[in-house]
Amino acid sequence: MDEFSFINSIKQHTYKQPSVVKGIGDDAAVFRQPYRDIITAVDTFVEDVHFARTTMAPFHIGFRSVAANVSDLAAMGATPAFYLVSMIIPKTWPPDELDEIYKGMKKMASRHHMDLIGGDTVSGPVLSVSVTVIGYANMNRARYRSTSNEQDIVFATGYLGDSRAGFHMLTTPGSYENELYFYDRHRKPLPRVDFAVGLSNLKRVTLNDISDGIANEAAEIAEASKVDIVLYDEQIPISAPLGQFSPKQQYEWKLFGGEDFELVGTVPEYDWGHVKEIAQQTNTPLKRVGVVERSKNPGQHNVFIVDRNNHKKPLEKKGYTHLADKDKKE
Ligand SMILES: Nc1ncnc2c1ncn2[C@@H]1O[C@H](COP(=O)(O)OP(=O)(O)OP(=O)(O)O)[C@@H](O)[C@H]1O
Ligand SMILES: Cc1ncc(C[n+]2csc(CCOP(=O)(O)O)c2C)c(N)n1
Ligand SMILES: [Mg+2]
Ligand SMILES: [Mg+2]
Ligand SMILES: [Mg+2]
Repeated sequence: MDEFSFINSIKQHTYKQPSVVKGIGDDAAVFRQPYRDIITAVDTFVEDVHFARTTMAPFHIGFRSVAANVSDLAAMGATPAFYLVSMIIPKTWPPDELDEIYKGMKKMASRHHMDLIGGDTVSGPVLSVSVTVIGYANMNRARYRSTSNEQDIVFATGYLGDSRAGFHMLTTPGSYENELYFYDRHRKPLPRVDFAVGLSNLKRVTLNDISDGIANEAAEIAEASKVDIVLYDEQIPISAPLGQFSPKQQYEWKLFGGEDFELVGTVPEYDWGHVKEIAQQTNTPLKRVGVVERSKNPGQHNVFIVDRNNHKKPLEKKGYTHLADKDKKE
């Protein structure tokens, strides 16, 4: 299939979002917008970095690449509306597998009534999928990492470490329980859009999505808000079947595993009841996992973990790094 018939094959013939003026078919897309804030983000997925032929089928590559981006919209409290897809495709990729990637993207996108309004297609050495998402929030209701205050409650949605466990099962031969549950958590994450958008009546709530482990995402909040964050080891939510792994694996995966696309956030104590209500209404598992504190050293904003013996220690910033850290010894 040539580039043009490929584009034709992925083009939507109707659009769900009424604001579309021009979708696929010109030099760029156009949508019209009164009185709302527009939120946009892009994340890229590369073969053998974010997925491998052994960990994901083409359908999953599509599903997950859109899901991870929708998760960034959720972390902003935004309602998803559009996506654009830039693909680098090896000449060896069979067309029916490309089709499957788009089916996966469409499956995730249609959960949130999103329209595909553009993209780009080129050939290259490895498969790379770059998705740009666009969403809306009511004016001044986008959620930032920088709005935490001391005494806020720290919370997390869902169960952490499952995606890392799924990756382990897909790449390390062995006998495991609940394999399908963990595969799905790795390959078909479901971002917490309903919960995040449900919080839109709150004046102040801080959100960040967990693409790279709660330790790193909490550190981003601490830094942006100029506060310390204290997490309680025993409160970090894990699923029952994660219990089949060693305590060391559970600890590493729930804190540093990443790719769960859950949310971590903070909210003033007086709004905690409301947050719990929205979690219930949106079927979102929700756990209080810590507290925000004033930074001990001005200029240093850290995350601490309190263990079951009430021992508090700094939590390392450890996750997946794409570029080598020049300051770190190998
Ligand atoms: N190459 C780049 N050029 C311009 N801005 C960038 C680039 N890379 C990241 N950013 C910006 O840096 C900020 C943080 O991006 P980052 O990718 O770390 O967030 P994230 O998407 O939440 O994390 P993850 O990529 O792990 O899901 C965002 O504002 C993003 O737009
Ligand atoms: C084949 C394969 N190898 C390794 C991993 C693990 N992995 C890749 S990127 C990432 C963090 C988030 O990245 P980003 O910052 O780009 O969102 C993690 C934990 C995987 N999923 N598949
Ligand atoms: Mg990113
Ligand atoms: Mg994010
Ligand atoms: Mg992201």
